[in-house]
Formats: sequence, structure tokens, C-alpha cells
Amino acid sequence: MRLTVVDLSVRYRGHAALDAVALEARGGEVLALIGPNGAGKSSLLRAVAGLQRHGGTVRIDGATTGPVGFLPQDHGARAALTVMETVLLGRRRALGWRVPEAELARAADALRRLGIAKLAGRLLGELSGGQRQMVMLAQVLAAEPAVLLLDEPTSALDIRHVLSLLTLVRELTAASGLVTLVAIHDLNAAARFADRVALLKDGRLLAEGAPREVLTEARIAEAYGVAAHVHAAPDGHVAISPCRAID
Ligand SMILES: Nc1ncnc2c1ncn2[C@@H]1O[C@H](COP(=O)(O)OP(=O)(O)OP(=O)(O)O)[C@@H](O)[C@H]1O
Repeated sequence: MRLTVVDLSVRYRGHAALDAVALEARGGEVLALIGPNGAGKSSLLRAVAGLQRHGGTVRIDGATTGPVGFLPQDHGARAALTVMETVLLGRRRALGWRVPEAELARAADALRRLGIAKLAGRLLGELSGGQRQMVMLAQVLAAEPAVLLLDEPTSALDIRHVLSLLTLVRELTAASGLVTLVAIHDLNAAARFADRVALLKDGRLLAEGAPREVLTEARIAEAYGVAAHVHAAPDGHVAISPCRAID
């Protein structure tokens, strides 16, 4: 599995949201997309998902389309469906009038992996924002994509669920040979869970590489206008402490 993005550009009414971005990711890799608000992370994910008109090329194993699972930033999920029904929708291509036992088991497994099996019978519209975020990820995972695109999947989660979700994504990516692109604002989470990091600003790729190469004090100042202290955590990951905004 290989995802190749060449010369990707996205324009909205003449405004360049992405400009000549090139990226490559191999199966088993988590690539974190970071950068300030409006940098172009969501536009990049939507273009790769095939949901956004763009210039340049996106190739999944050399083909223009492939099995892509996309979790948008605002999934707008308020339907009067149960959690189990919502996850089964991720398998709609495999379903007919009857839902085979194997499909129910697969959906239940996706819920179990995310630690939300007990929500299976609840209505989606009656869940908390964080619970809904995890259900929508379970739906995306149930479809067994080869490329997983996650737009701020942890924005509504508490610290424990942030850790468990990102650990699961990392394990699944490695075990199933997926390519995972995850837009995320939490630089410490990116440093800990991503194999590589792509830093965007104003639609351009400022830097790309291993977290310790990209997440330097100079790059953070350049991209975010923030003075930060970057040091090695005891477990070997880089740790970032934002200190103050730079005028
Ligand atoms: N539908 C749209 N119409 C017009 N402009 C848009 C549209 N969507 C995004 N933009 C603009 O494109 C640029 C990139 O937006 P995008 O949502 O890709 O950034 P982002 O890095 O995901 O931001 P955030 O971290 O705030 O989610 C921004 O300047 C934004 O205002």
C-alpha cells in the first residue's frame, strides 16, 4: 500500500487553500498533518478522500481511487439511529435486506475495540460529543479501508480516550498495513503517535519528516508564531511546551 500525493492544489473562489503539496506514505505508517488554523489540513484530507475538487494527483497504489475511510471534522451525526445501526452503515456495501450475523459481529467488534460496546443500543443523537466521535470512527473502521483519513478525531475526547484512540489507530495501521493521515492540533500527540509529521502553513508544506526533525522550536515559531520549549521526554519522544505568542 502506498499513498502518493503530487502537486496537490485546492482553490476556493480564487483563494489558494493548498498549493503544490507533495506527500508520500507507505502502508503501516501514521502521518500527522499539523499546522495553524486555516493551513489547509482539512482541504488536503478532503482532496485525498475524493470529496474536494483539486489540481495535481492522488494515487492509492498507483490508482486514482481506492478504499478510503474518511472521518470528517464535523460529521454532523445527529440521526435517529442507534450506535449499532450507525456502525453497520459503514458496511452498507456488504448488506442486503437482512444483516448477516458476521456483519453484526464485525460491527460489535469495532465498538469493542474503541471501548464503547456498551453504547450499542443507544441513540446517536443522545450521546455526548466525544462518544459520537468514537462511534463515527467505529463506522469508518468497520468499512475496513486501506487509507484512513482522520480530521481531528480527538477534538472532543478526554485525555484517556485520546490515548486509547490514538493507540488503537497506531496499532491498526501497523497491523493491517493501512496508510493513516490524521490532522491534529495536539503537537505532543503527533510527536508520540505519528511515524512522520507534515507541517502545513498557508497551504504550503513547510516541513515533513520524523517528529523530532519537524517539531523544532524554530519551526514552531515560524508556523504558529509561538515560542515553545522542545525537549526529549523520558520515554524518548519529543515533548513540546508552548510558552508565549510571538508578536
Ligand atoms: N468551503 C470553503 N469555501 C471557501 N474557503 C474555504 C472553504 N473551506 C476552507 N476554506 C479556506 O481554505 C483555507 C484552508 O482551510 P482548511 O479547513 O483546509 O484548514 P485547516 O488547516 O483544516 O484549518 P483548521 O485547523 O482550522 O481546521 C482557509 O483559509 C479556509 O478559510
